[in-house]
Amino acid sequence: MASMGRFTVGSHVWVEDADVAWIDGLVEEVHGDELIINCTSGKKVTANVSSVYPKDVEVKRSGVEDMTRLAYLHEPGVLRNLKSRYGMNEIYTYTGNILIAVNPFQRLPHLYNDHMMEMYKGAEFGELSPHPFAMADRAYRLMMNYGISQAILVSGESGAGKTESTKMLMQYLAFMGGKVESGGRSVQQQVLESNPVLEAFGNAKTVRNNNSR
Ligand SMILES: Nc1ncnc2c1ncn2[C@@H]1O[C@H](COP(=O)(O)OP(=O)(O)OP(=O)(O)O)[C@@H](O)[C@H]1O
Repeated sequence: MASMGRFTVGSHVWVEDADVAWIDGLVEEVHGDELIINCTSGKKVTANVSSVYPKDVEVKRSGVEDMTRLAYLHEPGVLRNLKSRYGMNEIYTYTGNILIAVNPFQRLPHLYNDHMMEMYKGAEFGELSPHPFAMADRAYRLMMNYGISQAILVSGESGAGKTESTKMLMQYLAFMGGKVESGGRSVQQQVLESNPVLEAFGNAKTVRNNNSR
């Protein structure tokens, strides 16, 4: 929560906006807990300090791969970072050991091919770009090295990309563990083929996804 006295004339800030969620600007006047902000969009707004957050002006235009490195881990800071990365087709971003995926709404096959799986295999977590394969690799290694069951929680609203992300995780796990042939088909093939069957058990159409479950 923003507090009084945190902003002075000339502070770089984010202010809540009904149309675009957050806009940035400079504090022009301070009147108690009311601020007059000159926004970069040209708009001038009066806002209460409770809806204003400090803006980090040092952050790179391309954003950061791990948001724990942001000076401010508040909503406008996080959204700005995800938006900058999304603009460069970087749909994955870490916050520590959590992976955030932003739905690209387009096929990005180069991200999920065998070459990519080979690259993530055994790579140090955080060494390569954020990716579901890195999450799966970590879980797989922890399971193998310490013999402890692992769980990966995939959450998000309808249409966010949970099913797609789960498929990537399964694809990688099958790649790592599915070398043994059984009945002519590899374990990898069988695991991946089970997905449509699982989908068929609870498929419904939602406002945001016509293939929801
Ligand atoms: N990584 C991705 N690459 C390409 N397309 C994607 C990706 N993630 C999501 N999509 C697209 O978004 C659509 C919805 O994603 P998905 O079915 O995974 O959502 P969900 O979170 O499982 O939704 P629900 O909770 O409604 O089942 C997909 O059918 C696909 O077109």
